[in-house]
Amino acid sequence: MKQLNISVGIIRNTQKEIFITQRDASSHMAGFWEFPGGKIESGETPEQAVIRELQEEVGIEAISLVLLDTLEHRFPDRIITLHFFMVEDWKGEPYGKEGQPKRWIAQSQLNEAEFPPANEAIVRALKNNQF
Ligand SMILES: Nc1nc2c([nH]c(=O)n2[C@@H]2O[C@H](COP(=O)(O)OP(=O)(O)OP(=O)(O)O)[C@@H](O)[C@H]2O)c(=O)[nH]1
Ligand SMILES: [Mg+2]
Repeated sequence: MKQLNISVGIIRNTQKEIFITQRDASSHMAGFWEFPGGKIESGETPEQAVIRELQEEVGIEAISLVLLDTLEHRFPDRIITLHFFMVEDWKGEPYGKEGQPKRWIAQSQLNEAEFPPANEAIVRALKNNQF
């Protein structure tokens, strides 16, 4: 069974909108929307990983990161541990650096059905203004 450790960034602006991107057609959870991020490499802390991933995937330099939650999810073929970081201060303007579709969405409009199942609890908490 594959065991993956993932760090993702919930990029939120002052209008309480969140930047999300769409997963590539060829990837795991293809077509779902996600918080940008990816696998923690060996020797990295979760925070170092999310800083690197946000640079690689959406072209920003994250300045302040707050760990909101760490969740484990069991897929039929893999177990993933997800670290969710709130990012409210960064340099640059996020974009789909790898060509992936992206959008800003009001936090209150988030829909857990658009995200992979592992995101359900955090998306619901965000939608209900718990963060
Ligand atoms: N980035 C991201 N991945 C998520 C989220 N929710 C979720 O279940 N995942 C899962 O976590 C894993 C993240 O891997 P990734 O494909 O982003 O990893 P990566 O950026 O290092 O990509 P690479 O392996 O293609 O270089 C995938 O299995 C993905 O389906 C999310 O909100 N954001
Ligand atoms: Mg990724």
